[in-house]
Amino acid sequence: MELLEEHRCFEGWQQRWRHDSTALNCAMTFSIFLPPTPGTTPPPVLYWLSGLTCTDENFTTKANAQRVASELGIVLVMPDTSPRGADVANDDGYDLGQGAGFYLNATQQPWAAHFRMYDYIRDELPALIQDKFNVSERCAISGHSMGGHGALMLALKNPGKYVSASAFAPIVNPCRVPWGQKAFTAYLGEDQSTWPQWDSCALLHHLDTEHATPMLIDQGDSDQFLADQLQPAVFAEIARQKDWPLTLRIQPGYDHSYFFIASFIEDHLRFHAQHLLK
Ligand SMILES: CC(=O)Oc1ccc2c(C)cc(=O)oc2c1
Repeated sequence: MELLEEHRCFEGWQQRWRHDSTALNCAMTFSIFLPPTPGTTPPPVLYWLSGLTCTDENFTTKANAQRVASELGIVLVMPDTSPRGADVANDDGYDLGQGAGFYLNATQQPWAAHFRMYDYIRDELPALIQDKFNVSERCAISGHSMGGHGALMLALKNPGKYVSASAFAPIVNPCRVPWGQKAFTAYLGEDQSTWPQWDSCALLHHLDTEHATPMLIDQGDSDQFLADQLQPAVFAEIARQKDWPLTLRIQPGYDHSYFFIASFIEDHLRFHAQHLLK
């Protein structure tokens, strides 16, 4: 593992690392914020999954999450959004290939050799973080847009792994919207019977509410992608029918940008802290 950057930040450390990923079969970078640790208790971790076109650096530099993470004593881990490199398959579109991994395991060529973001985020990266940093096993997950899909989907597929999950403007029903249909056709193939296992609405529909993961979603009502790609109300209606612990907040005037994320990230960190610091 190679340290690429390190900065003092709100009495903690902001670092950027490169490592060789077995799951993705390529070198990967991730960013991590390490809060000050005054006591002996290792801090819990919040995984942040970014959206289309992003790297580990967008959230790090634009969301302004470190001040509150420092106050609360939460480690932030920001992975990249896909495998990368000259040997890794790509596409000319911003919504497929490098920068658009959709947090699933691809089964189709030419993607299957590297595009296993689900295994990377669920297993490989947490094992690495546990091994190399002083952190507790308690973790939560959050993300934006494609990363919101990743955060909700990972939490729903792994009950008990994440103590809480949250999302900004998530793609909740990728099987039914253009971004998801394009990506799932490429990564998973034309046979749509394999798609619902990666779709938060489909997953939630079949889950038992008894051991439900608490969830928070924020959605701007001036988001240009709301009607065609996001539709969080579809997810909220399934949650309502099942009495699933979801809060969906519609934020007037906010769009899809990091200005929206920066405006509400403090609420998300405090929401996760309620569950992480129990
Ligand atoms: C830095 C930034 O603005 O990130 C950003 C912009 C647009 C999008 C879109 C359209 C989709 C998505 O999944 O993420 C995303 C992230």
